[in-house]
Amino acid sequence: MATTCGTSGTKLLNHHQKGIWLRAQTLLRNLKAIYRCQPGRLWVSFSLLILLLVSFQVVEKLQPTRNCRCELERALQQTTDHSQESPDYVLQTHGPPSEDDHPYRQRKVALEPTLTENTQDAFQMHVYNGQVTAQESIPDSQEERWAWQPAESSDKMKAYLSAPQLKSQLSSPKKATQGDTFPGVPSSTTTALGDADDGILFTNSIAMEEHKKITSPQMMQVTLQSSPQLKAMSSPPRPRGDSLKHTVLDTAQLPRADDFYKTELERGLLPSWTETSTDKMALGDGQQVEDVFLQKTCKPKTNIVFLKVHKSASSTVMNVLFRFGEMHNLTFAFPLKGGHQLFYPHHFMARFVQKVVPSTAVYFSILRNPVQLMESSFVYYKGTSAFSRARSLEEFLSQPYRFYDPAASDSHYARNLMTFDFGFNPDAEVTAKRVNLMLKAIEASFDLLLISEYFDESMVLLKETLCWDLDSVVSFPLNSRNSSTRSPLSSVTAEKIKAWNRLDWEIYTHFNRTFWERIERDIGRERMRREVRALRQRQAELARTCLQGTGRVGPKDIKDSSLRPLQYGNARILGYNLKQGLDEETEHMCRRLVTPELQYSTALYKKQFPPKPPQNTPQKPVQKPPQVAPLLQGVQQGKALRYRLEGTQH
Ligand SMILES: Nc1ncnc2c1ncn2[C@@H]1O[C@H](COP(=O)(O)OS(=O)(=O)O)[C@@H](OP(=O)(O)O)[C@H]1O
Repeated sequence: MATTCGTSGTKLLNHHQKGIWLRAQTLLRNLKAIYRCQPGRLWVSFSLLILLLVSFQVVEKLQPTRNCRCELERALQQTTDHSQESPDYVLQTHGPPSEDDHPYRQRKVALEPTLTENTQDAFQMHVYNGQVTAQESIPDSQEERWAWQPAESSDKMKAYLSAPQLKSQLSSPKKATQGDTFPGVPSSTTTALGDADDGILFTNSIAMEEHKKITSPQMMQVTLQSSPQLKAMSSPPRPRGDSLKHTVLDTAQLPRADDFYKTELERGLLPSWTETSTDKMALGDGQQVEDVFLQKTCKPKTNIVFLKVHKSASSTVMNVLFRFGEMHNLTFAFPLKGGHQLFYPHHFMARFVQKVVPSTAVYFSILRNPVQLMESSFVYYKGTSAFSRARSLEEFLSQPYRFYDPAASDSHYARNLMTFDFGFNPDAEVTAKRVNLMLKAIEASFDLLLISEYFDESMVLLKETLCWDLDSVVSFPLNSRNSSTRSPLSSVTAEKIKAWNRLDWEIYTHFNRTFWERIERDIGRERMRREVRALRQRQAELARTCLQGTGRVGPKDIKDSSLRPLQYGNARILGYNLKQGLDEETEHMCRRLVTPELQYSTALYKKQFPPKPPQNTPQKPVQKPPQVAPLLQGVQQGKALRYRLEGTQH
């Protein structure tokens, strides 16, 4: 009743309410008087406008933050200097030109498809104020491999960002200029995101590697795999011999594996796997080794998107994916006509991938310490415009802008290569906000970030995430340089590399930390130690079974030319010789393990897309496709992808 409008309502009001009512009427009369004159009307309109704006602000503040993928995607698009085009362009255009001139843009901000209103958690950031630096020694011994420990977090501070905030904070990127200093950037951030779900019908893996004719040997490729059935992978035989040796890098204040494994803190297993027993197994030399038997309670994931980050052991990861896909008869998404790149180094279009990959796909990538990454890329990309005139990495770093032109089309090889591969502007001004948002975006997009320095731990984590078995992630290191093309770096040079690649450094230190946190959380130290040991044993066994001599050999010593890796820049890339006299099945298995990436992807492409028969051959009558069971739907989608790729690119 009290809400009644009009004068009659006043009869029912008490004395206090009457006073208010009278005051309101007076105010209204005054407003009317003001409104009658021109300046008064202007004043009222202006006041109403202000009121409206303030209301919007208040309403926006009261809204729960939402992870709108489109907003985030747009926000991230603005972190590059190449973002003028609408992402839809790629999907809608009918006839994009060739790979070389089409401005495809990379942006994979797929974001978990399952994220809904609750995904404001994705923007909940724990900002660590602790300082993180690295040491640059490169230990080779087995013990030193474990000489890392997870960095201690300190002074956590929570920050919540809404999508519009993300957007505004990522806009207007500035180019770094000579003599730029880097303002205090929090050393890292962490965010908890949900794990990918399973129940995937087919595999998609996306990999990028550029393969530029003169300036760059790299390629970018997208593979989509389709899996009607999953076969158990046979365990390799167990021959004798020394275990494979990997070069593992060390960093003083970065996570140290030995300390990580020291305590018996084991917080639990991944729900997808149950450890049922451990067994002692005698090797021929009497050595007792522990083998871990795991009973699978999950379904292997076969929808996978892998973002290739250059010079980060990505070729080895690709080999793992290729073998798994081939063995399980999955479908790969390749560039049309068997190329190796999808418009790299133009930015990759997230939506392009998302069109052909189920939303349940697991997205993962791999990172490397930027110090070693740059030492590697300086040799490998020596022909690029920034590096070609510098006599040494030290000379380049002493005056980078003498050699480095941010506008050059191949400049990304020389600075923040990881940042670039993730789709961000490598020359952006380094601010705490930008770094945080970049990390958030990567976390929102990727289910898993591996660390190449801890390749074995990474493989264990990968097989856990994908619910694969240990044999599926055994590999030999590919694309390694020989020692004569490696240069030891002084600590001064290492510091310069970190400063020059500050965005990469932030990405690396952050995900290095979350990598170990995840291991501790999902696997536990003891179990990780056992799994890594088992993995190395398998690698050693395979090396003894498959390889001639002690392992890697220089390019000139590779007898089978089809196993010779691409030689590029000043790098001498090592390869392998297979043992003679292997039986057919073993030879096939071993050959796949050491086949370089380019040769392997070409072979898979040919297998997947056999050449069309000559036109005058009578065509078989087209049969109506049978009704497909759910597991076969992936194959159907795989074919759809092929048509789509063809339709999109020509
Ligand atoms: N298993 C494993 N563990 C650790 N490190 C490894 C492994 N496999 C390859 N590598 C090293 O990764 C470097 C090559 O990286 P990519 O394959 O990504 O290079 S490329 O971008 O495809 O050219 C290359 O580094 P450099 O030798 O320093 O150049 C490889 O030695």
